[in-house]
Amino acid sequence: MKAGVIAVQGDVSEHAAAIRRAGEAHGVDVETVSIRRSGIVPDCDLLAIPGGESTTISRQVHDEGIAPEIRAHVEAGKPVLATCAGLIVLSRDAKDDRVSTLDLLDATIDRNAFGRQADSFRAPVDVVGLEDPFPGVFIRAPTVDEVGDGVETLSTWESRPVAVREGPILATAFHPELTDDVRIHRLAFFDADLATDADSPEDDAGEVAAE
Ligand SMILES: NC(=O)CC[C@H](N)C(=O)O
Repeated sequence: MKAGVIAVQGDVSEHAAAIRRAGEAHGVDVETVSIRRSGIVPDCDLLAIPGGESTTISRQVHDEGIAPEIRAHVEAGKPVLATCAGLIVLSRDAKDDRVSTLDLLDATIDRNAFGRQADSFRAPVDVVGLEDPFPGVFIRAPTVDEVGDGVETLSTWESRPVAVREGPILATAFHPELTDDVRIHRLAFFDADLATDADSPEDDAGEVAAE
């Protein structure tokens, strides 16, 4: 299986490592590839769009001709995990002219919603589909403002959606790739039902891989 990580900017290697570990947990051998130009996404089964700066990422995916390929990937029903800036880039509207969003996720976004007083913080968040809270790492994080009917909210923080799912897209305002916990990558890419899984992520990954 081939997984592409949009590598314009941001925490690319962390996503690649998390995807490989998530694959291992499901007995799937995943090859990861960094994407900086067009022509690679069509060969990918899975796609991650990392955090970083959504202005830069959105500009580059358009300039490099990657944007229509991401659209085709989603329209083909292939999984995408988008984190933080990735969430902003996929949204319908980031309410900021500097971000040319792809309008693949029926949601509007508040960029930097948590404001300067709390640019970054960690907090455990409950996520639909996970038994135990997920260690949320929020870095100048956005929140989801309005969502369309087809969007499921998987997690909220202070009453605001911070993880959503629509079709093949799972998008988070926080950064699962910056933790050792690969449950979000497993949910996004391997359609795992981890809701009844009470083990710690590490133990859990080891056990499943050993089966
Ligand atoms: N950690 C992040 O990805 C921050 C995203 C940033 N707030 C933006 O608008 O692009």
